[in-house]
Order: sequence, then structure tokens, then C-alpha cells
Amino acid sequence: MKRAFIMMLDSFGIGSAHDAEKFGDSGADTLGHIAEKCQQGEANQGRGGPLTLPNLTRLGLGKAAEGATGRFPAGLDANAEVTGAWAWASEISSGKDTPSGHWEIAGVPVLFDWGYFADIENSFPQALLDELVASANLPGYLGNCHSSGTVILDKLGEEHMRTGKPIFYTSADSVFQIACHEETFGLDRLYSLCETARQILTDGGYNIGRVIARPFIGSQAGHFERTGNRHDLAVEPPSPTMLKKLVDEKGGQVVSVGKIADIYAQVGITRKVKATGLDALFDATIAEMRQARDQTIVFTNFVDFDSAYGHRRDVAGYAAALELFDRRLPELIALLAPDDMLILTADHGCDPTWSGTDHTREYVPVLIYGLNIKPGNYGHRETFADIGQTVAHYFGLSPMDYGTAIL
Ligand SMILES: O=P(O)(O)O[C@H]1O[C@H](CO)[C@@H](O)[C@H]1O
Ligand SMILES: [Mn+2]
Ligand SMILES: [Mn+2]
Repeated sequence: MKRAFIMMLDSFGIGSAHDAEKFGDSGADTLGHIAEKCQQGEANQGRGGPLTLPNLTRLGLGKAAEGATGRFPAGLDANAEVTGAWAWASEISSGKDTPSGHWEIAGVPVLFDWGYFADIENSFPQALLDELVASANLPGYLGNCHSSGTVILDKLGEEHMRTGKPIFYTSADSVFQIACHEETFGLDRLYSLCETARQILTDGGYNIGRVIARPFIGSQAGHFERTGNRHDLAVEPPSPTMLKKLVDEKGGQVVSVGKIADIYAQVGITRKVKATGLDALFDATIAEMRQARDQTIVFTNFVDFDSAYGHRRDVAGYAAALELFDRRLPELIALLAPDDMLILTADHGCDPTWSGTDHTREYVPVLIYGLNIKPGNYGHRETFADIGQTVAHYFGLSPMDYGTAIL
């Protein structure tokens, strides 16, 4: 029986990549800096002491980070016996965004440049705004700038509720984001506005990776909360991913847990399960693993690392989330049949000690575990696509155009 379980720890980078300079990220290190802050007693809110990740360390996380940076992360046990295969990978995609990272991992790097809204203020072209206002019959819009998604709610949430004007914002990513109140504006109306925006951006050749619906609740500044009803409208990957090949070539199953299906624009996904929060994502993953048959991939995106802690520059929150993940990891390992493959990786970094609120260009960990997989150091991988090639090889699929199989 062949099954692969892929756990995407969204934004869990392990050290600044060789090309980080180009992104202004030279020196960024999501894991390393979290570990340092914990060691120095500067991440004690809701948790305490050195970073404690015994199960990830046994899978080779510390060794992978050491390979990437030359330093073993503070607090992790450098002498622990490692039972997994470990490696660290560079990204060849031109961007450090979520779709690029995910697609590259599935064997399809993004070698073209996305379109970006580079201006910090008045970010969106007037023609685009006018077309959207007219098509969706809006009373106007707010925002039209770069912002953190939580900061902009404090700034404009009340005005949005009063006027019914949606909040448009972007970031260093190739995104058009729309924040609207779930109750006063309405969730379905927000989704349909996003569909309209997606259509206009695609037809207009703007080359924008994602339109993201950012629904929120609450009644006043300081108390707004984004909900789990976020929805990403991505464009389709430019060629077949290993997910799609498993479905097309083997009649296999690909189960998306969390936002995976959205990131691949539903292509190569046979079933999707939504869940909000790390524990719920874990529970859903376990339920899917229990019922997974032969020729199945269960692929989970743990978005909270990125959206709740990385972008929020919340070191203690990120550390606590990692520790929660680590505590629950044995539940996944216990479900593995002899030929199964468990892969833990990330799509980019988001160092919570870094300036700004954007992603950071980093190496990602590649931790592969299975009862029949030889533990050890599989070294530096030149592209995340080595994961896609490894999975393609494992299932006996036609080879991917990029990447070298690790096992
Ligand atoms: O600040 P929030 O809304 O979480 O935004 C983050 O999430 C978006 C998608 O990854 C990017 O724009 C990023 O900056
Ligand atoms: Mn991401
Ligand atoms: Mn992000």
C-alpha cells in the first residue's frame, strides 16, 4: 500500500537562502531566531523557556537547520538520535509567496514573474478600481494600499461597516485582498465580489496570483477578528503537478486539508476538508489518514504558523504553535503503515523577528519519515521540486520536469 502524507508548515523557514539578499532577507531565519528568543527568555508569553521540539528533532529538524545555516538551533537536543531522512531545500521560483512555494514542492516551480502592486499607497490602477466598482455595483472602496491584514481592520473596519465600502489591500505578495464584515457586508456577497475581481484581474492580464477574501467579525476597532472563512482564488498551476498526475495516471486520491485545494486552484484535488486552527487541522488530518486507501496523498496546510504568528511578528505565539505541533506529531507517526511516507516541509519563511510583516526568503526543511525509509542526511536540495519528484517516483508516476528524487 502506498500513501504519502504531506504536512506543510506554512512559513517554517530554517535559514536565509543563498539568494535572500535579492529580497532584502539576508540573515532572516524563522526557526533559528525563534529558538534564540526562547533561549534568551524573550518568548515567555503563554509558554516558557527554551524551544522544546523533541519529536521534530528526532525527525532531523535540528540537523536540517544546521545544514542550512551552520548552527544547530538553540534549545534543541543536538545529540538526539535521528530516525528520519533530513534535507534542506532552496527555492528556484522567482517569488517567496505561498502558491510559488506550494507549486514548486509539487514539481512546478514558478519561473515567470507574477504581477505585483508595488506602490505602498494608491496601489491599484484606477482603471481596475473603476471596473470593479462598476461591475460589482459598489458604493466605492477603502484602503487601496499595502497593509497588514489586521492593522487595516483597526484603521478602516468601522468606516467599512458604516459605508458598505469594501477594503482593498495588498502586500509584497502577488495578491488582491478584500476585507469585508461577515454580517454587515455578508459573506456570500464578499465571495461573489472576489469572483468578480478574479475575473477582471485575469481578463485584464494583471498576472496576479491570488484574490483573497478576508471576512471578519466584531463591532469596533481593536476588537475585529478575522474568521476561518478566508477563501483564496488562485490561478491554475501552469503544468500538471504531481498531485494531478497521481489522479490522472493512477486514478489516485488527493485529499486537501485546509487551504491546499485553494492554492492549487482545485486542480488535482479529489476531496477537500476545511478546518480552522492548528488543533482542528491536526484532527482533520488524522481522520483523513485513518481512512486513506492505497494511492492516496493527504496534504495539509498548517496556515496558522504564517497568518497568526509569522505575519503578526509574534515570536512566542509561533514558538507555542510549533510546540503544539511537536506534541501532536506522534499521533501522525502512529498511523503510518510500513510503506507510507510522511513528509514535513514549508513553502517559504516568515521570520517573526524580521522587519515589516512580509515573508522571508529562506531554505525550508525537508523531513521524510517512514518505517522503510533509510534515516540520514540527504543534504542540500537545489529546488523544492525535489519533493515532487520524490513523490512522483514513489507512486511510479511519469517524471516531473524539475527536481531530483531524494529517495
Ligand atoms: O497581513 P495578512 O492579511 O495576513 O497578509 C498576508 O497574507 C497574504 C497572503 O499570503 C499576504 O498579503 C500576506 O501579507
Ligand atoms: Mn505560505
Ligand atoms: Mn503568508
